Amino acid sequence: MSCLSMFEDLGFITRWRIKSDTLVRFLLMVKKGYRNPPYHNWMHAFAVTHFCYLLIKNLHLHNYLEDIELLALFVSCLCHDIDHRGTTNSFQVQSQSVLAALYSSEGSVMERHHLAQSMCILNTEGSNLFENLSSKEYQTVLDLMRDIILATDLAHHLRTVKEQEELANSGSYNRNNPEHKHILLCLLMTACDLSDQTKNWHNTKYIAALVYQEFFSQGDLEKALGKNPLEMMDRERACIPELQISFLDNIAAPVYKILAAFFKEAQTPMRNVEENRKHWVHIGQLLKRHGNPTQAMSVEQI
Ligand SMILES: Cc1nc2ccc(C(=O)N[C@]34C[C@H]5C[C@H](C[C@H](C5)C3)C4)cc2n2c(-c3ccccc3Cl)nnc12
Ligand SMILES: [Mg+2]
Ligand SMILES: [Zn+2]
Repeated sequence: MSCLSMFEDLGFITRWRIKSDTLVRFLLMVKKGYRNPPYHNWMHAFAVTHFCYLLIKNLHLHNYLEDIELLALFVSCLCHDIDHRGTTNSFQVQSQSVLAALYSSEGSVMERHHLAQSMCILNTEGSNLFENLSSKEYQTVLDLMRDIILATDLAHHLRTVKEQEELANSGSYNRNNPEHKHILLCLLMTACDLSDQTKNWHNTKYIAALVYQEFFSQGDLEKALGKNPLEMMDRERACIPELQISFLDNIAAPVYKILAAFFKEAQTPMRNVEENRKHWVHIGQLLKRHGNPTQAMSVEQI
């Protein structure tokens, strides 16, 4: 229901002549397309989509992007992690999964699968959200969804964050420049994907517990496969406060700093990430004082 009202409130239903039964079927198919790992489930997809709705409303994105680009961004948020198994791209390759067999030559294995699943839903009679778009619009929105969903691979993000920063600091964003719009869309998608870090500490702490439940389960699987997991996947070695401080410093905080450089209305999310970092520093100190510094903190203890 909340997704329906967001589509309605954003004016997408009239603008793109979306039939309500098609929209309902599409939303139900997307929701059903998510599995139930601790973090990468429908709740994550909804939270990401809702943040996108807030960005569109509060950053007045229609002044920066075309209508069809906003539609593609919003629908990509809904679909961007569909059929996630709670394991990473490198785990697909390590475990020689079917998805790795399909996509490992191109990289971004999981993201290509999320895209493929989304295309299947759109190609299914009765749930094709874009059925009333012109063929040119149809091709454009699918091309945009491809770029946007593939941009959710953090390894891809880390390769493009420099140009996002340069564009933001140049102050010369030009909405008629396709490259500028592509760079902005990728930044916005990552900002939505990481948006749990921009909310209150209670939420941030809870989300970290879910993410590390996924990571540690993967680490257990990797050990069972005789592989050595990354420290952040290893429940024996991981120190969550330390790992989260470096995730915020190296990945999350820069995203919202750049977003705030583009949009003056985006100060709050950036400040909240800084606030959450302080909480992790405090937790880290408590852990040092009351437990041995290398003692892995159980997710329940967070
Ligand atoms: C709270 C929180 N912590 C997170 C800590 C770490 C990582 C993470 O993927 N790190 C990297 C670190 C280097 C360079 C690249 C590729 C790999 C090697 C793995 C990234 C993600 C985290 N993350 C996400 C998230 C966002 C998008 C996709 C998947 C996930 Cl899990 N959403 N929330 C969180
Ligand atoms: Mg993803
Ligand atoms: Zn995601």
